[in-house]
Parts: sequence; C-alpha cells; structure tokens
Amino acid sequence: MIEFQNVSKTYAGDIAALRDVSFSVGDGELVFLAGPSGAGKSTLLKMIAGIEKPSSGVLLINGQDISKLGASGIPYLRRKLGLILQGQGLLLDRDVLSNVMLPMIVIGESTDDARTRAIAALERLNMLDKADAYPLALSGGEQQRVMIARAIVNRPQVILADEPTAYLDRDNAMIVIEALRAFQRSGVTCIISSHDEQFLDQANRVIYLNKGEVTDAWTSANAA
Ligand SMILES: Nc1ncnc2c1ncn2[C@@H]1O[C@H](COP(=O)(O)OP(=O)(O)OP(=O)(O)O)[C@@H](O)[C@H]1O
Repeated sequence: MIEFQNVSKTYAGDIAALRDVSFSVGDGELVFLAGPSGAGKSTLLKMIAGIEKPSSGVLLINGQDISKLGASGIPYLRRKLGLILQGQGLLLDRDVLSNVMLPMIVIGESTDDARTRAIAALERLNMLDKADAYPLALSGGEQQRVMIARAIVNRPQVILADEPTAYLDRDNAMIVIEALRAFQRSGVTCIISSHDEQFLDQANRVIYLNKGEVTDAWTSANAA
C-alpha cells in the first residue's frame, strides 16, 4: 500500500510541483497518473522511488514513512520496485541481455543467476530473440520492452513507469501497456504516468493532476 497524505513538494526556486496531494494505491492495482506536462506526475513517481522527498506531508509505503528511512532504507525500498523512469535509458554500449542483467548484478547476485532471470524476463516480454542486439538496433517499442524486462528482473512488488508509451506509435504503445497489465494481473502494483488519454480505459484507477494538484480521480467498475 502506497499512501500520500497531504504531500507537497517545492523545488528550489519556489517551484511548487505538488500541492497537498492525498491518495492511496492498494496492492495489485493498476493506476494511471494523467495530466499535462508539468502537472507533477514525474515528481510523484520519484517520491515513491525515494529519489525526491516531500517538502511537507507524509508518504507511507507499506506503512513506513519514507522520509524517515535511513541510508540503508532507500536501497532496501528500491529492491521492491521496478523503475522505468525518464532519463534512465538503456546502456548503449551493452547488449540487451547485459542491460537486463544489470539490476541483479548491482545488488550482488551471481552472473549465472542474473543471466537466468534476465532470459526469463526477456522471454516474458517476447524479446529473447534480441538478447544479443545493441539498443540502437532496436525500435522504440522494442527498447521500451527491454526497459520493462530490466524493471521486472528483480521480481518487484511495484512497477513505476514514467510515460512508458511516449514516442511510440499506437501498436507499440499497446504492446507496452498490455505487458504492464500482464504484470498487474500477476499481482504486481503498477503506477503509470501518461498524458496520453487513449490508454486510460486500461486502468483500475486514474488520478488526474494539474499544476501539482489532484483535480479528479475515478475507479473502474471492474477494478480488481
Ligand atoms: N529537479 C527539479 N528542480 C526544479 N523544478 C523541477 C524539478 N523537477 C521538476 N520540476 C518542476 O516541477 C513541476 C512538475 O514537474 P514534473 O516533471 O513532476 O511534471 P510532469 O507532470 O511529470 O511533466 P512531464 O509530463 O513533462 O514529464 C514542473 O514545473 C517542473 O518544471
């Protein structure tokens, strides 16, 4: 369970990115964060990942106040998260398999275990035939699928995806959304930011942000 309680975020220069935001996301939900550019969507995701801290208010993850996590708390939190964030693209000088193995290597898993899990993750995203390719030889949609494989290789409880369909055509975007939905169906919580309204009917819930405030929210009648 992820719970924002009256969270505000002001960046240096007095930029109010979030204002008094309150909502919660239950385990296994698929939630879209919608809203125009600059609404605060990335800031919300970065807070859940422990990259940014609230200026005021409380963010609880599984009942724990993330502002109070110590130096070892953030890496521990990140192990439970799969991140698809802007600016964290694939390493261009490594092939697809090495890119997907990386999160496991970083946390000290053996190369053999990392390879086995990375192969399984690529298989799930239907990308195993590109394991030896380098990222620049892939289409945008294929690169996004590899980034999802990299995000799920650690078997996270929660996937955070910031604009995972940006720059993709509709067919590739649907493949990416379908892949995320498949993880949600297997019990993983997915929080996806998008300013592309065409995918919102795939969500259990949509939370609309504008200028740092929650302006609207709805829950699907078929929500799990
Ligand atoms: N590190 C930062 N320092 C200062 N201001 C920031 C920083 N990050 C974001 N902002 C500002 O905070 C506001 C919210 O930005 P944020 O990136 O969260 O919005 P967004 O909804 O994700 O937008 P986009 O869809 O364009 O990615 C914007 O006004 C942005 O310029």
